Amino acid sequence: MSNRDGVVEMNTKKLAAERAVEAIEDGMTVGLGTGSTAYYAIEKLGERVKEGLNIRAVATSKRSEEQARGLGISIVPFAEVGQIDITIDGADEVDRSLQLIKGGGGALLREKIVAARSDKMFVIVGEDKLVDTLGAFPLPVEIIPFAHEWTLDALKALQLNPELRMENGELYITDNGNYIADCRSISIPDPASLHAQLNAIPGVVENGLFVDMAHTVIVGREDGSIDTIIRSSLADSE
Ligand SMILES: O=C[C@H](O)[C@H](O)[C@H](O)COP(=O)(O)O
Repeated sequence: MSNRDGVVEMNTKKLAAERAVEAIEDGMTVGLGTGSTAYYAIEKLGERVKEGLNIRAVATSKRSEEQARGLGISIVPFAEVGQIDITIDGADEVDRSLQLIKGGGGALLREKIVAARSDKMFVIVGEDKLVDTLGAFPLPVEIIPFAHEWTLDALKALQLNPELRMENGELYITDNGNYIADCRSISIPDPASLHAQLNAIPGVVENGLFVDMAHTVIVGREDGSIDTIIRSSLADSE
């Protein structure tokens, strides 16, 4: 890919996505993530299916499901899936312990449900997503519309600076019919603690912190290299 000056720019998302798809084997059940990085993974998976790879998949959003169906990837009902072998998904931030912020595209709830049912969650990112401490990216919190003002009050009481997400001048509505409160300008040194505090608030459906869920993070780098990082507690036991 070249920019306006003709300088070649590395597509770090695509690099990471295509490497992750190499791990998918015949007969697997695959979780399909959501977002611009997961898009490349689904495209590559579609190519492999056309070449004869036999898999079935579940999707974390309507967008990803439509893309997958269009490529001939078999999407199966959740009731028919016991366990997912590998879910491949993007992230908005990844810290040094491989804790994540997700949900910039609004799909955090379905993504977390699918990741929780997966033997392995492969996270695919460009190197710009790596941070020392989570929180520069606004943390999405999915809240139900009923009395959402009170839920926002509870988030404000935690000093989280919540703002309801808007899209084209309208309140953003998730695939599940909920709102997103984006919590801006915060620092999250202890993701597990904040995760527990958030999910204890009545009205919060789920939040975008994925704590101890990533099995492997695949990082595409500007120099064209790819790093594969396995969460240390899992690497020790494998
Ligand atoms: O809701 C969206 C998802 O959590 C995405 O995986 C995340 O926002 C990263 O998206 P992208 O790959 O477009 O940067």
